Amino acid sequence: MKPPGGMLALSAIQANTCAAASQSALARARELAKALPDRRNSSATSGEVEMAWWWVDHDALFQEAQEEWGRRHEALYQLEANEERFIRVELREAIAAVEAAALRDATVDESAVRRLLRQTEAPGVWAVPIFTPAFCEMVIQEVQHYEASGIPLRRPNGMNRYGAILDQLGLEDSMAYLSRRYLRPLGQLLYPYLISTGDADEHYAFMVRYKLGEDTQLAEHADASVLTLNANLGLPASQGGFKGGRLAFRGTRFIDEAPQKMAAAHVSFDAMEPGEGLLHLGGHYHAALPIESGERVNLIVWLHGKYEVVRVAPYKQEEQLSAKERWTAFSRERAEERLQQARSQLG
Ligand SMILES: O=C(O)CCC(=O)C(=O)O
Ligand SMILES: [Fe+2]
Repeated sequence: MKPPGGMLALSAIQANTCAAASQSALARARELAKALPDRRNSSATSGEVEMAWWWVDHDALFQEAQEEWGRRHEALYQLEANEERFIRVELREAIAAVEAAALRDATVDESAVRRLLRQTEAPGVWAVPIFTPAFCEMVIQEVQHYEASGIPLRRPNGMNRYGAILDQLGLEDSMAYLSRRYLRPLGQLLYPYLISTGDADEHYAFMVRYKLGEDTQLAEHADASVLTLNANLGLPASQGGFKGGRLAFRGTRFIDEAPQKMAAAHVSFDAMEPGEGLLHLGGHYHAALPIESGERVNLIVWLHGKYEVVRVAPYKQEEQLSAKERWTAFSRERAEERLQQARSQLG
């Protein structure tokens, strides 16, 4: 931020302001970090409103500070250009093939994609191999690198206190690509009665961390999303990683009659590979049970419509998307964006 106006008629107060402004953005961000309350004292519910304006007011400064500090893994910020390193080959190939078929053929066979989706112990919750081990490791390191800068890091959501909002780190474009090319059509395939055109176009991506002495569990809730990806980034117990931290799923809001009274079905994260993720409806009630040892780190993406609208009314059969529609949407949007870019370059 630069002081407005010329430098000729500086009053003493302006001179002080100038001295503060001449400090580097990183130094100013670190100074501001002192105003933050201790995370251990912050609330485990409704935390999204904590100092909300403070974060908005200083957003530009924190970005400038991050530019000074630098990134650790530049490739993470360009997921599209690096997806061979980051997205599991089986998923990439299956999706590229179904997209090509959808552009070419009248009817589309989705069975190769369906074969990658594993029904879990919880009805309606599916496991999918999504990220490579390198991606998992690099995301964890990237957040650690940001934390080491001393730049204030906003809590990931209203309930989790430890972790990071990935957009704050600058991963917005990467997460948008992941969401639009992969997660949105997968959600439309699994839950066509709730996810159609426009219902899952935007994302909110964050990382959560559990360990003894920090957050160890998460109370039951439904997400502010129509579709949620919850991917395991940590090593499973069999490889010396964390133990515990199962997810307990019950019913789904507005779909089941008494969703929170339904019996819980458990999904064990500590048996999942790093990079394997769960897909579930945002309205599916879930809780994270206590971690027993180690550190559990998850990457979570919430998808919703424009203005954060979350679809809750089921679509009738005849309103639901066809396979051809869901697998061509991304390339149609791409073509449209390119056209607009070309037009704006022409003036
Ligand atoms: O810890 C988990 O795996 C679940 C986290 C979660 O449900 C959330 O952040 O919304
Ligand atoms: Fe959640």
